[in-house]
Amino acid sequence: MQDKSAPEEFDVVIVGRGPVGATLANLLGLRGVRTLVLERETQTYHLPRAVHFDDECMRVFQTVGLADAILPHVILSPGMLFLDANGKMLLDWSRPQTLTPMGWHLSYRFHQPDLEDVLIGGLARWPHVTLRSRCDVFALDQVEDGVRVRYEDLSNGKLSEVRAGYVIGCDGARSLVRRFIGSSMDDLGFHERWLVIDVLLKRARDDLGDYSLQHCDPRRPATYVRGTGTRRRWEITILPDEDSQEIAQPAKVWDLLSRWITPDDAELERAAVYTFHSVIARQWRSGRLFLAGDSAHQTPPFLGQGMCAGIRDAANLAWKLAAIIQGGAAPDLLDTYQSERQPHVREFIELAIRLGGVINTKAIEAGLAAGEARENAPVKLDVRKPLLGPGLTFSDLPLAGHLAPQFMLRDGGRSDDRTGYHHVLLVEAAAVLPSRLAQAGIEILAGDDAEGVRDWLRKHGIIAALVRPDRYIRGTARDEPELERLVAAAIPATQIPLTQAPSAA
Ligand SMILES: O=C(O)CCc1cccc(O)c1
Repeated sequence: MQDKSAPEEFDVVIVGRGPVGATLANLLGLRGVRTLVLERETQTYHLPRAVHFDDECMRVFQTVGLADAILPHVILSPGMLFLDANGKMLLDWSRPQTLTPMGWHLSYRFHQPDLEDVLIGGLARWPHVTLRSRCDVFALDQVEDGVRVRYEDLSNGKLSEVRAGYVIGCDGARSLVRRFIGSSMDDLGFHERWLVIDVLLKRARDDLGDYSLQHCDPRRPATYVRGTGTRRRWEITILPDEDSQEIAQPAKVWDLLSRWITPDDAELERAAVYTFHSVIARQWRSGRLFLAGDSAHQTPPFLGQGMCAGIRDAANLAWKLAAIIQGGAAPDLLDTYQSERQPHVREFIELAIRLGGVINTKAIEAGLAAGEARENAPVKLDVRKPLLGPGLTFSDLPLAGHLAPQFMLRDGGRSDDRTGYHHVLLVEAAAVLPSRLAQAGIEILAGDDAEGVRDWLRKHGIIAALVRPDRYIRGTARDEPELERLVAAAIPATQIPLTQAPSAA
């Protein structure tokens, strides 16, 4: 029986409480947006899935006030080495162990349930965010001024209905929201079965090393990733004539692992067959319905960027939703979500596919435009972050669509903590700015606040930069007229009441 009382109202309903849904809910909570998260499962899925995230993700976690709570659960990744069948290094993808311009390290390894626990725990800080577990969404009807969301509480079979301004499908590869949007998938061509094996060490095996390894043996390509604590992962290609059920049986799994590890050293936590796909939804939005994370795109894992892409989706979408819901921005602002994010994620997926080609064939030159292989010297791989696609950035101005650096303040703090989840104007001296900027609530970060701001502006030959809440540069100014353009663009997008992120409980 359905409850007939007037439906509860939310600005945003998020379907799915994985890392992407939970990050989006934290960002919306930070904005004070009335948000309901509906999740089918009772608890965090306890087994490992994603194992890697980058500096940009950590910056988003910092924005929602959870970086300090996440840090104890991660280790730094020194990088990944690609070896041929004889152990000779073909490709060296080492990561610097210093902080990047994001203010964090380039590469972190983690255990997904640990991260999810922190992100979900963080939701309790936001009075406007509600989480309902064991709630299975089955219908989404777009009505005149919102979406009618119907779901079943799986704990008691009760059917409920709420009204949402917007619905975001963070509901994974088999997304229900995507079905309601009616989007087909753009197929980028990579679909391979791999056996993913997680083990827990019983004794130290320092010889396995801290680098991730890609064993580029065309007979049976395989990946090794050192996880946190005693966790270690292997991902092993399944050959076309092999049966998915049989290959995941413990005896067969140990047989495949035998060149690296045996049951004397470790216990199996899980062995599961995954088909790694490379697809992008053609349509990320229909009216008030949106996709984020795996519902919108899936990548082979070789760059460790699958979850990162979803966190970027959340960071791009949250402030735009808030600007419309609370700031009166025009709803077509949300069209820039797909136009900005889709080319970005496509570039990462295409690079992951090319890396997959290296792992499968050892053919570095064919797979990558990453430099020339020299006799007896590995190619160095340097992965550059793609630019934001077209949308809100001023593409005729320098640095538009790049990530802005985070600065160390003179008082020792980090600039994102000072400026919060706002638009920020970086300038040499705040005194020269029009007063209407302050009235519009745009944060100013000047050379007096952080020495790095002045140096960075001078290095790029600019006098100002407008940075969005998701830390991407909207545009920069080389002179006063360009600064006027930035100011005019910034003001309408920032008239949003803000709440600050409290530290994690
Ligand atoms: O960069 C790393 O250290 C790991 C990235 C990664 C994670 C999982 C599978 C894979 O092929 C690469």
